[in-house]
Amino acid sequence: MGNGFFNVPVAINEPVKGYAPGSPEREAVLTTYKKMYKEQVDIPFYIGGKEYRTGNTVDIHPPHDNKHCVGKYHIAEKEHIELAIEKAAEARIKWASTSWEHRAAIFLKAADLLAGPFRYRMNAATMMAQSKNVFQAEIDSACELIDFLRFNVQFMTEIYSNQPISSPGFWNRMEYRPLEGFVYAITPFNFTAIAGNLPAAPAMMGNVVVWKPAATQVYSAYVIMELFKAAGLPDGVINLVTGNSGMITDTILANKDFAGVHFTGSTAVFNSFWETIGKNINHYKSYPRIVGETGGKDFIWAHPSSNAQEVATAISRGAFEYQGQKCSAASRAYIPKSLWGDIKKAILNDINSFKMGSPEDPSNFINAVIDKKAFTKLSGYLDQAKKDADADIIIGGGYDDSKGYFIEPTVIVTTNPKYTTMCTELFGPIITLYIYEDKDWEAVLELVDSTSEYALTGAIFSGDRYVIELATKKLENAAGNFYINDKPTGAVVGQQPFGGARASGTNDKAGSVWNLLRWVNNRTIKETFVPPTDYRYPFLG
Ligand SMILES: NC(=O)c1ccc[n+]([C@@H]2O[C@H](COP(=O)([O-])OP(=O)(O)OC[C@H]3O[C@@H](n4cnc5c(N)ncnc54)[C@H](O)[C@@H]3O)[C@@H](O)[C@H]2O)c1
Ligand SMILES: N[C@@H](CCC=O)C(=O)O
Repeated sequence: MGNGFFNVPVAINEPVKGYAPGSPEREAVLTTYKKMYKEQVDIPFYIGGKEYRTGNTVDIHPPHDNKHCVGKYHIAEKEHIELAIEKAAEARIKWASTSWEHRAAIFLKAADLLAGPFRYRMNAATMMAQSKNVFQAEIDSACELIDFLRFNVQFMTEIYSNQPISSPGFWNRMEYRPLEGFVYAITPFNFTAIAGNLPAAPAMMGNVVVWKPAATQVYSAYVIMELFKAAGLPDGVINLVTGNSGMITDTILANKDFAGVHFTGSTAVFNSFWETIGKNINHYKSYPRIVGETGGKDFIWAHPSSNAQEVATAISRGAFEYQGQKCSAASRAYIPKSLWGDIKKAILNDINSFKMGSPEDPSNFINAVIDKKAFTKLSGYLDQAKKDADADIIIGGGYDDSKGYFIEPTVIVTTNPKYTTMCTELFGPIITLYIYEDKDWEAVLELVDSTSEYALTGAIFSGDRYVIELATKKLENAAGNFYINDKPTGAVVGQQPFGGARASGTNDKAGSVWNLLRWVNNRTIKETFVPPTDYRYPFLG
């Protein structure tokens, strides 16, 4: 550290821009989007700060216009992954001993660049290649990523300033060393902010990183890499590799210097990582940190005392924003019979007013699902629900991939609380409702708790404080992010630290001190000022 105990700028959440018709931000983002739509970007991967292009490429298609191509990215070979690990190790020599305030300054600069000159490019990339409407892109790829960067810098200093006490004659110090090796960051398609945070958080704490983004998020990953470079991140601290996930992961997890994985994605993939790490355990220099935020089957439970319109709005936003492709999206709901008429009317009203199409038209609330695989999976569940006697599709159910991967926002009502779409994570714009007899509300809480293997987010609605307290206790382990009278999505960094337990992950809460603590390996230092010179206890004379 330099000569001073420095305070960092106090983190505040980045204000969300409105993108109202005629506003300068709307004009700016749409102009950028249209320009990028016509370009053919040639995205390299980055090792040791150098751009690599193998010529073995994958075309990038907007999900809402799947025959249109906006560029390509290059597939890395095994030798590139080995090189990335080598370059990370080289970069570690200087980076791990760089003073924290200089590491912090880089990420604070990245936050300011994203709040300013990178904002519209990042949002447009996310709108175009991940099919997010402008509001969803703004809260994710601009605001949440900025918040991750600024708040994590603040949390970093809170960690560093946490020091042990010292008795007279000694000075005890706690040093928060980076891990001895490199961190593997592996990121999902659905949040640009998560893609940026997973490599940035360990890097901020002095670690070096090999980062593999999801194939369907490579476009905005490329903009993130450009952002970090513009902020002055030294070469080799974060190495971005693209290509075959199995090969990349196997190569990385087999390396003796692998020191930790920072994962967000599906439960099955995370479990496979854990198994491989277990099998390789004798091979590593240290015990790797395993941090993974995974799937969800998030719920809304409404008590007869709740407000029907509030519940309906939570369903309309919580289940359908970003086509239900949020790990936090409401995908099962439990509704009391007495409120069902009013709730149904309000949801049908909302969904009938949704417009679906390209994000280029900001009035489209619903855009496309991410790719053919998701489209096929979701349309399969819809076809099945049309046949099943215990499921009734009350709105939606249609799909069409002639232009883009469009799935209609769908509400299934089931008479079977364990119906497949009440239990399985679908990750699309489909919610299943179970209508219960009002008198059974307490028993239904047991159902909520036991129906799914996940425990990510959940929301309860009630106007009765005793009921709220009881439900909060009964559902103690059912959600890592628990909402009272609100939708279960839209956690804000610094306000609702995010992560779930059970099959939803290690619950290390992205964008918090608890997460950053996983990327340091503490050393306790005791310094004695006047060391003893005689071994005898005082009473031994
Ligand atoms: N809990 C959270 O905070 C959170 C946040 C966002 C997304 N998610 C979850 O992520 C999932 C959706 O994202 P996704 O579709 O990108 O997830 P995914 O599991 O398919 O992919 C995540 C990452 O793992 C890689 N991957 C996929 N298969 C692999 C394999 N066999 N070996 C090695 N790597 C592999 C992908 O390329 C990607 O980089 C959902 O389950 C969602 O709930 C969770
Ligand atoms: N943190 C986000 C979800 C991230 C997962 O996809 C939310 O709270 O809605």
